Amino acid sequence: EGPIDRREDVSRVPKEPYAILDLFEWSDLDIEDDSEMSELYELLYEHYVEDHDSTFRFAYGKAFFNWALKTPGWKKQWHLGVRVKKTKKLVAFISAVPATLRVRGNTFKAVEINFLCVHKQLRNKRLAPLLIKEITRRVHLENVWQALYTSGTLLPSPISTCRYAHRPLNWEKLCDVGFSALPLGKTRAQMVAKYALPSITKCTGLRRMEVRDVDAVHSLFTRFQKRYQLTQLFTKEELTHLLLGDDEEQEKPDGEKVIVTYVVENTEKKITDFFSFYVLPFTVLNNSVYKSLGVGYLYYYATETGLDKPRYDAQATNELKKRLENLISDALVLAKGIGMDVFNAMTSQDNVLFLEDLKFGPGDGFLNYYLFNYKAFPVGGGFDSQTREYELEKRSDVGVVML
Ligand SMILES: Cc1c(C(=O)c2nccn2C)oc2cccc(OCCCNCc3cccnc3)c12
Repeated sequence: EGPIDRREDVSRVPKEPYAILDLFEWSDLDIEDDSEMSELYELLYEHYVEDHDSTFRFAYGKAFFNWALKTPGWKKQWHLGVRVKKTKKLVAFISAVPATLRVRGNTFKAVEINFLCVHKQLRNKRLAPLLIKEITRRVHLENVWQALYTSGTLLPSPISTCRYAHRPLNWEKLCDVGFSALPLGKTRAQMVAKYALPSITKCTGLRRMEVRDVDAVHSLFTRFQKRYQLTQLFTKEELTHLLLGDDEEQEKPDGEKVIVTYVVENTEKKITDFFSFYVLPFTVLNNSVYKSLGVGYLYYYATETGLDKPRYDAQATNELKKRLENLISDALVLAKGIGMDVFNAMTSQDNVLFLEDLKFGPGDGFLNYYLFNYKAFPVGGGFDSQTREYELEKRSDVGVVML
């Protein structure tokens, strides 16, 4: 396992941007400028990924981009746009943010590539491959030679594939927008009752994470992450940004946040667990009643439970399963409390331990993880790709959660 092309020589990297169709020009987006952030928001709002039958489109907001694209060490030249020369209209985008990755025993500097988007009317003009080539050149110039990216579509050789799972919070709205269907022989009332949740959380000592918790959460999370084979390593500064957001985000009430993180503080004032979820709505396309869908995505979590035993020890697994059910059940309560209609999770991490008992339904989407310029044996994604059943024993070895 390891890098494929080991030449890694910055002096050999072309100093000039690659040639682009004469109609267009490269443009480094300045997302600290509100008007340029609005251009990015509008481009993706109209032209980013939809589900396969174009019922929903991701609706990343400006606060989300501030969170996802301004992680510590971010670079303006890695927020790469394409404009129409004549009109300066933004018609394409791709981003890279720095990340330290670990694949089994190897740790290396990399970037995470995300938000590749080409205007609908400019598809099939080979702009996407050119964006990838140019962002790769800009990343190479900073002496970084590996990248991690995900895609719903199948490309050559994913290192792992995880399956989507959804936990309805507002089943009637999901049914009315065409996401959930009424099963034969069931009534709407029965489905609403099936997904009913308590209005308050149940974990003793549960509270919002604060900056003062960073050292304890960082230590717990770093130890917890060792169980996975594909993880991102975080500095305290990176973890603060990813779990709490910037100062402005930290001031917001839960209902206006992009990232929501809670800790469990026990009676000895020790942090024994944490969980987090990010908020990323969908635009509902062509529906006269609903314009958007509130979606929460399970993000990172960790717990002391079972940490002192081998991962596959039967008793440790059972204790972990029970603990995660209680923690994530509280995440569902909190997500519903801030107006989410559905709570999404992958089969990554140890999620298959609670997906069924917490009434997550299997999704029809899959997320493939790819490493650029790094050869690695496959990493288990938490489900069997033949039977599509969850791997309840093995669970997943994927610790990275992509936005
Ligand atoms: C997307 C997504 C959806 C949906 O499409 C969805 N939920 C409710 C209604 N719909 C249509 O459901 C998920 C469950 C787990 C993780 C997920 O996503 C994981 C992170 C995805 N971000 C990476 C990405 C971005 C664009 C395309 N593919 C992947 C998703």
